[in-house]
Amino acid sequence: MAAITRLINRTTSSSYYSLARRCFTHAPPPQRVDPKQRNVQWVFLGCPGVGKGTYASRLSNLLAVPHIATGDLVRHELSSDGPLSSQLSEIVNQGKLVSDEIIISLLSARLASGEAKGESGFILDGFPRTIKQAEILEGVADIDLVVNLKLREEILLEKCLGRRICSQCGKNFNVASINMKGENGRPGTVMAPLLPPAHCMSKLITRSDDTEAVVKERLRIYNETSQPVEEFYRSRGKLLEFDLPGGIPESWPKLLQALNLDDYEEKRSAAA
Ligand SMILES: Nc1ncnc2c1ncn2[C@@H]1O[C@H](COP(=O)(O)OP(=O)(O)O)[C@@H](O)[C@H]1O
Repeated sequence: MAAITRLINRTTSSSYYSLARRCFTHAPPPQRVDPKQRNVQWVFLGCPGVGKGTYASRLSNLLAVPHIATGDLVRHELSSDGPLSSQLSEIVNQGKLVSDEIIISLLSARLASGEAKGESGFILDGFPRTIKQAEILEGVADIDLVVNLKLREEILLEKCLGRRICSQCGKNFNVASINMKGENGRPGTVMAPLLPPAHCMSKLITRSDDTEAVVKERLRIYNETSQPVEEFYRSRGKLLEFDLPGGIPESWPKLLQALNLDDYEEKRSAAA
């Protein structure tokens, strides 16, 4: 982790690309920690609305590693009234990507504060989203696995429009009730809404970038800019493709199986 934070920090100056290039060509390679001696270093990829946050957060609880979502870092910065706030709000509300420089600076600060608290390993959600981000990450960390979550595009839009957050407890819910018929040999998909408890009901808010026009733009940008990142990891043999079969009750056990974690909790409690 120390090497990651140090190197990512070195890439955040104004001449960031030339520095990044120098890091990777002339500097000694960062010290790599034997994967057996550290926690997992995983990445979650997938279109807006696919459920990266939901599954990355569940796995982070199971594996006791931090779930680091760059979208959350951006929203935190947005709400902080800091110097970047107004610049970021314009970009995010148009569904565009924040610059690699800003996103790496936010991620770097998050990793540094985690490291100071003794965190090791991570599940990254929403990063990398460009080939440049993937190359920078590859220069500083050994990613063990990249999980690519997939859902049909019509469902993604409905899921984004149904997303709600409790303004008090911060938990995420979804009021969309999905019932897509199967077609062309593809099975249908049923996803029940994830409704909030009564005490959150009156405090629900919608993300300002979850409007139909902005979600469509985010999907377009994902296909254009972020999908090549899938190929980046596929060609390195690190990509696990996972088609979500339905809502959380159907998908979670299957995801654990695909990750060879289906008996993880039993093994962990047996070893304790
Ligand atoms: N890795 C990244 N690179 C550039 N911009 C990012 C990145 N991660 C998050 N953002 C910005 O934050 C917004 C929200 O991100 P996120 O919560 O991950 O949304 P989504 O639901 O589209 O997956 C993005 O639309 C983008 O503007």
